[in-house]
Amino acid sequence: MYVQRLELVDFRSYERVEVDLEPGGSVLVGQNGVGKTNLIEALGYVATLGSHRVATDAPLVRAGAAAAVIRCIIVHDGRELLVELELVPGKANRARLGRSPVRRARDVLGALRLVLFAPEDLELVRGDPAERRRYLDDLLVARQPRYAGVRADYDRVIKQRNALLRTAYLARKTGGSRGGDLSTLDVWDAHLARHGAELLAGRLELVAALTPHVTKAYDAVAAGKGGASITYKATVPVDPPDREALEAALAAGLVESRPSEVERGVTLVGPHRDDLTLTLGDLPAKGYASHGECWSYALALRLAAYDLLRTEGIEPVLVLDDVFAELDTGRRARLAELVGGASQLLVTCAVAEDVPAVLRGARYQVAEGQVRRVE
Ligand SMILES: Nc1ncnc2c1ncn2[C@@H]1O[C@H](COP(=O)(O)OP(=O)(O)OP(=O)(O)O)[C@@H](O)[C@H]1O
Repeated sequence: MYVQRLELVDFRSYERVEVDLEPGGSVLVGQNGVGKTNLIEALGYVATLGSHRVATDAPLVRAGAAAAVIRCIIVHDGRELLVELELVPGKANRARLGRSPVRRARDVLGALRLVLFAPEDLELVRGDPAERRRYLDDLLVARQPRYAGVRADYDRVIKQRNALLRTAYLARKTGGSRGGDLSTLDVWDAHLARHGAELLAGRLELVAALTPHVTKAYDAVAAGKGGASITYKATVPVDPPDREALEAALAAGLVESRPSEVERGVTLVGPHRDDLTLTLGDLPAKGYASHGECWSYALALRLAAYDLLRTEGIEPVLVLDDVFAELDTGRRARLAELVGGASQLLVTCAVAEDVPAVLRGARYQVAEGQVRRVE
């Protein structure tokens, strides 16, 4: 799979830009702040319907414009597929796949399989559990796009259940002893257990498949100073990890936590509260690992995702944003060895010579709102 063409209209700093890309290695070179990351952020958006840098769409639309458009042509097994997304902050995205509009933007997920590593990924190791849940869920969708629907269903249930608990909480606060109407909570518990079990089963299966790839990738990135391992940390017992058992465990967990949930006005049980524990040797990476170790761990998580997809027959596009400047010569060479076989590798950098020569296929110069092929 590779991206053959990317067109942006009013996306970030670009009023209009068109870039023709090729399979194999490409380097996007330009000074700081010229818009290199903006280009790959657009590709990441097509793959995940989210930005790796911001949580809302507003900053993605060029200042002063009302909407942004991302259009790209993806080549997969020799066939071209056009994907178009229109981002209007505050409204649902509009999307087209091929020549036809699709009902929901999430129907485009799966069209572009992409693994992106960027400096922001340090947060995968040092940041909140939400960062790691997103990592898992994006990978779940890249492996099996039907999980986009599972995740959307679960998010909807959590939103509605939280709204119900919150309203009751506020009613109790303002109305003395009366607790608000919680008569439909049992129904929402059943929905949560059902959709939550499906998401949880998917994540557990993913973590089991991913773990050896993380250990291997960390060993490779950190030159033998290995010992990286990941474990899924859930709010309910997850053994056995099959859907029926997980649904029962979630249902039991909700019964047990009902008093605290009503007390606090929020849903405390379910995969939206889970985490992925990252360990290095016997210690958790978060709070213990050095800056360099965190960085290697974050890179290893992305490389493991890439490796897993490839072993399962999916050839994702690999994007490395500003990576090589951080590495010494030995590490650059090792990373080049790991990623050299990518069907398409896009690397951004300020200095082209920082990128090992074996990865420098085509070179694009990014400057003054335009992208020009120079080699
Ligand atoms: N919504 C927006 N409207 C207009 N300009 C924007 C918008 N969002 C970001 N920019 C501009 O885009 C530029 C940043 O682009 P980008 O992050 O792609 O830089 P970069 O080339 O990757 O830089 P570096 O090498 O420093 O990482 C900044 O100058 C910023 O002001």
